[in-house]
Amino acid sequence: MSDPRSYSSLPGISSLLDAISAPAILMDRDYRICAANRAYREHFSGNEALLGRHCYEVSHGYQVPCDQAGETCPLQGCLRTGQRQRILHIHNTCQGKEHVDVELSPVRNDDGQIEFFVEIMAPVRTPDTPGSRPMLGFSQAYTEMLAMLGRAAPSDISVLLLGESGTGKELAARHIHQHSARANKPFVTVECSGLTESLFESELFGHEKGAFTGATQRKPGLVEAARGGTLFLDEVGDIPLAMQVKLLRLIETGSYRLVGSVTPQQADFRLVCATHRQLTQMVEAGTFRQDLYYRISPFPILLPSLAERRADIVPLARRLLQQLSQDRPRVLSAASCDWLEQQQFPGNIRELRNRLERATILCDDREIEPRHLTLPNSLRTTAQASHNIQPVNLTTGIDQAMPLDQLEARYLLAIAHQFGGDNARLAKQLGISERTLYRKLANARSNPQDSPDAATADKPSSAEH
Ligand SMILES: Nc1ncnc2c1ncn2[C@@H]1O[C@H](COP(=O)(O)OP(=O)(O)OP(=O)(O)O)[C@@H](O)[C@H]1O
Repeated sequence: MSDPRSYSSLPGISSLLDAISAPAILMDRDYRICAANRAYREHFSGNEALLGRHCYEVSHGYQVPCDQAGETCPLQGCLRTGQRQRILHIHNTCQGKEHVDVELSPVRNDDGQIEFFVEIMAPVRTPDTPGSRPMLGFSQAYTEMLAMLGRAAPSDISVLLLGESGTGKELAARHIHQHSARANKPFVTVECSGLTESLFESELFGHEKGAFTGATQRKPGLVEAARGGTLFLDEVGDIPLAMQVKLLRLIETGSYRLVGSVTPQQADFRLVCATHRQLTQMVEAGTFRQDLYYRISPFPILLPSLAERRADIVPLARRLLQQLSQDRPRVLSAASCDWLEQQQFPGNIRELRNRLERATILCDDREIEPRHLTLPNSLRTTAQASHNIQPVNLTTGIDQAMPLDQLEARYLLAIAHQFGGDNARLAKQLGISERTLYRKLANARSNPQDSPDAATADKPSSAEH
């Protein structure tokens, strides 16, 4: 079977693949496409001829197999292990570049040798719903994160989303919901920061008529509203200790009582939590219950900061601009693209969005220039202060001992600023992994006692969506 084109004439192969509703192809060991079903042709190739072409060329436009182009190749993985492989790739499709969940299974001959592969592809999309806009990103850090969301979504496992403010944790929570078996049921957000103990209970569990002054009728809580769907606890790290025990009981027993009632109710929700805080350190410090931490964190997913996915900044900025200036389309000049790619964006996508919104107001013409994006010096000083960037002077005040963790936090924030977001280079020079650096930086930014100015840090409004 040296000529892959001949496979098309093998009776039944194409109609066999047509039995699979998702896009699917048959490939040989030489990466050549031997057959493709109708769904694949419709979604991936349009009218282009396919048979005999290499999968890496059709899917990625590469001249060499994926593993030689810096990506993981499922075919190689399958040959190496003899096992089915699943991976998230970015493919060229009729709609442009798309994330595609690829599953590749070996097809063996009578001697048990792998001769062919069946590749089934599921494009990963985040629907544009009133509550959320589609997520965008093609960088490696983002793709790895999306792959983890895709793994977790179909199961009912509790997911903990970690990452700096504005990295898209709420959108990620919605993505999980939309790709779960509960997608047709409600997605309910509980904004945990700032809730008092009594409010927390009545918001979450609801109350009976007459439970307290003003409770003129029975009010169902958010747990009931989420019945069958997903309960998203945003800023779970902000729940005070006294309330953590109530949440723990709800998660452990799956039951709760309305305020003013003795009758237990059965809850039915999938739990997704998010926080920008370092929960493990809070557990060590005794401000977050360890038992609750283990309950909410069986599947933690770290969302990369914008500085860790610089390749996404310009595509994201273009998408955000489309959303922001629908009536009067704006474009980014080449200089603006360069400028954006060099920025830190401690407030991540939210900050990028704010900058662009401001630029659309300042720009009278069609093209946005860097001058529309930069902040005046006076504002920049405030913005910098609000992100805890403190000058570090290690030689003065030596008679006053500073706790080492505070010293480290201050040093990291200052040095990270000097490195302009190049965390890979900084981590290398500090002799730690990039991930450790990212964690330490996130902690330094979120830990108020490390910085006297932290109290001025903006808590962005949730009304931004
Ligand atoms: N991948 C993405 N593609 C496009 N827009 C995004 C993406 N991720 C986030 N956004 C946008 O960025 C803004 C912040 O996102 P989101 O509120 O989900 O962040 P967050 O991490 O939950 O922030 P916080 O911790 O402050 O609550 C929103 O306007 C959201 O629509």
